[in-house]
Amino acid sequence: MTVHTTHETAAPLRVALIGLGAIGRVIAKELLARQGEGVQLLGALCQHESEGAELGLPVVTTLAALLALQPDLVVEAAGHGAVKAYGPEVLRAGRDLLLVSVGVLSDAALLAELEAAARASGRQLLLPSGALAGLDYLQAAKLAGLSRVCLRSRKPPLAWRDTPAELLLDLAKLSEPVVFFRGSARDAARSYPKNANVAATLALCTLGLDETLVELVADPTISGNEHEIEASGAVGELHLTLRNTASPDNPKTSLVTPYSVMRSIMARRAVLSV
Ligand SMILES: NC(=O)C1=CN([C@@H]2O[C@H](COP(=O)(O)OP(=O)(O)OC[C@H]3O[C@@H](n4cnc5c(N)ncnc54)[C@H](OP(=O)(O)O)[C@@H]3O)[C@@H](O)[C@H]2O)C=CC1
Ligand SMILES: O=C([O-])CC(=O)C(=O)O
Repeated sequence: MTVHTTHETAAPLRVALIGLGAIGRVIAKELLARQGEGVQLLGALCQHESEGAELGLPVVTTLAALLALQPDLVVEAAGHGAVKAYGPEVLRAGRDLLLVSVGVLSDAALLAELEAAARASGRQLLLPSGALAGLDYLQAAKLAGLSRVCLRSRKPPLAWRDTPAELLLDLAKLSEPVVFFRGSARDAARSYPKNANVAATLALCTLGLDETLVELVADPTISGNEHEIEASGAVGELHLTLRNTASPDNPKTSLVTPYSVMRSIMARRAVLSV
């Protein structure tokens, strides 16, 4: 629970965004609507300067220009490539970094580089719950000992277009759900960078990228994105099913994702935060 009463005396949190796609655009609109509530959106790093025009948001096209805006927090919502290109430099420059594209942390060398950069500058690498839920319980359960954690992600065929699933299935002709991937969270996140970030988030909160099990399902009977978590350990069991509405702008992405980022951002200035 985060109660969005902010510390009026604290300086507003200065936020900069990377990416103005399905997720970044919602975050930008929400932040712009909440200026004065302890947060201030400074601008966004995009591939084209014209992208922020409709929002009235300053857009820059280089990381140096984004860092020159002096953000406290940089929020990435642009994909694995952007994290590789900019992530370590953001932390080295002494800014906190919130990653939406969590699956890129399946690259062990990049994760080590980001952690080293955060340690050296005394800043934080932050991960939102994204399209998932239950991570608070699971992190508590991990302290007592977890024995098994599985994620099953179901999405409609449309959401698996332009992914390796197309080599395994005829997506246009599916008439029933098909499990086309079974493996580790690391392999899922690496092979499906726009669809299985949740696998990495769950794994990093629980048994790790190699021990957390993942199934990916193409399901022609659903319209949104569904995630089922099953976990067991010393404190009990968790069975959780999420039936997420898809973003109207990107069928791969659950609509809740940018709001989970908003929750994480607002929590940094909240008086009461859980
Ligand atoms: N943690 C989670 O639960 C979830 C994480 N995700 C992750 O979030 C990412 C974004 O999702 P979504 O917004 O739906 O995707 P979109 O494709 O709608 O938007 C991505 C945006 O980032 C831009 N972009 C790409 N590379 C760069 C770059 N180097 N610098 C600046 N901008 C860049 C793209 O521009 P252009 O189109 O011009 O290339 C596009 O506008 C996904 O790739 C996925 O990795 C998604 C869903 C859930
Ligand atoms: O938004 C979702 O449902 C999950 C997703 O795309 C991801 O984790 O990459």
